[in-house]
Amino acid sequence: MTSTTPPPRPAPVVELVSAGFSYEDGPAVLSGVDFAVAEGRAVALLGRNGSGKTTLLRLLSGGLRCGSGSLLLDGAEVAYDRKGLTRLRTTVQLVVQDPDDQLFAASVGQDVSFGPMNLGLPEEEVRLRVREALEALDIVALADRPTHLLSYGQRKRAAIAGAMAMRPRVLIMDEPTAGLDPHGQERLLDALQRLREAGTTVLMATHDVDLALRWADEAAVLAPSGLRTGPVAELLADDALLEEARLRRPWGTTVARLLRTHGLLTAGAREPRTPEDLDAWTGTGAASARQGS
Ligand SMILES: Nc1ncnc2c1ncn2[C@@H]1O[C@H](COP(=O)(O)OP(=O)(O)OP(=O)(O)O)[C@@H](O)[C@H]1O
Repeated sequence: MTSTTPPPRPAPVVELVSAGFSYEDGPAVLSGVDFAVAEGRAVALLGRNGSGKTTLLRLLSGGLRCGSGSLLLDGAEVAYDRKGLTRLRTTVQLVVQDPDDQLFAASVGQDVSFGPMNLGLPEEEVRLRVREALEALDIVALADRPTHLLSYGQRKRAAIAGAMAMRPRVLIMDEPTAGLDPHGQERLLDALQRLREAGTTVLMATHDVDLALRWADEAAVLAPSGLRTGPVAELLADDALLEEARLRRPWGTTVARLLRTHGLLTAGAREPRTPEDLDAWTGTGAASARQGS
């Protein structure tokens, strides 16, 4: 007889335990937050404006220090001293929301190579990483361009390439697709898929519920009643949670619900999460043609 026990959840790489944080003289932005990011997972962080997503990402990457509770890396508490923070920052890379807060070198190529060079890697390895990162984001042609002359979407892709070139174990991104055109978004998702195949853990804050359902394994929703975590399809089908967090129901969840209502999706069958999934499922090109029209 075969066992139906699900595989054990991988161990957390980074974890907040009962974490709280307030900005100076401000009310608590986060309190009593328990949040573990398991190795190799793709996690979407969702929540309304001001719910604390950026703050949470900064706590996980060491840019902000927990006011209460603790941050663990591989199960050990991070000491906010030089050694502890260096270890954290070589494991976890944060791509901030605004690329202008991240880019600083004269050209895209120099910016992307800065991190790997700082790690003391041999020149050949730095060149390889830079080329791979630029190719992954489809910005090879921008390598010699001054960063300040790029468009917002180009700067955003350059900032993401810089973090990827570090080959962190955990890549954290704050709204990485905001401002990217459809091609840029697809290239980013392709690059994230490759990172995932290489075992990288990725956490992304986003307002795009369709993207979250399509891309993530797990979701973390910052709602007024607290942080809820779980499988992405389950959380994004919870109407009460969506309403509380002021999130829209994803397209795929609505379609799956309709198919179920009409007896077309049997229990345990994989739900279509994108128009392309639905096309594959129905054997027509209708859904993606309609979406694209
Ligand atoms: N540097 C700061 N000083 C004081 N308060 C801040 C600071 N940064 C953020 N806040 C406050 O902390 C709260 C959470 O902000 P945060 O940026 O983490 O939210 P968010 O969920 O990322 O929002 P958004 O979806 O708009 O990006 C907000 O009320 C915000 O006004």
